Amino acid sequence: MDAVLESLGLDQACLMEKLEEGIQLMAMNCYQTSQHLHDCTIGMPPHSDYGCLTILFQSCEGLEIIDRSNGNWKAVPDTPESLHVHIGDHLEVLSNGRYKSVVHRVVYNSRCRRISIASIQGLSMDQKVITAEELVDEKHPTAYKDTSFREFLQYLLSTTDYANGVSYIDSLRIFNP
Ligand SMILES: O=C(O)CCC(=O)C(=O)O
Ligand SMILES: [Fe+2]
Repeated sequence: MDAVLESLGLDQACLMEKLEEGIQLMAMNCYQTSQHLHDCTIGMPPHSDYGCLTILFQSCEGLEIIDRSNGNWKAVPDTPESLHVHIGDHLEVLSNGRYKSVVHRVVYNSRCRRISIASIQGLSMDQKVITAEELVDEKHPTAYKDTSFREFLQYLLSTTDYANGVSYIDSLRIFNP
């Protein structure tokens, strides 16, 4: 996280403090294998993760990320004993879009039962994530509404689109002329 903030030229000691007091969500997912499933059956629909960073372990291949340059899905290779780190929606808001949250999905792996463990680091329930004012100027007006974890949960309860692959970050975009 320090490296990301440094790359943005931000001294966000107070963000680091808020993160330390924030929420860590652990999601453990198990994707059974079956002869009725094939390698392009969707196990988890496309989404980006709420939070600053996600640290993810996968037991075998199945995770795919979207290549923003052409819209194609790319498999994340199964590299033994490695963890994947994803940028989440918080960092896209904070960085005013300099960093983009990673849109990902999971497809079934017909060769093995797949287990993944995702740890999502975010701010506490009512702590607002706000675009850093250092990254806002005439050429780069604020491009996202601020948000909190509670607002994200309210969004989840109010929509069925999330399960169909609609990203929460899209609901935060401000369309500047
Ligand atoms: O199973 C995976 O590899 C991804 C899980 C995931 O995206 C999530 O829990 O948010
Ligand atoms: Fe995810």
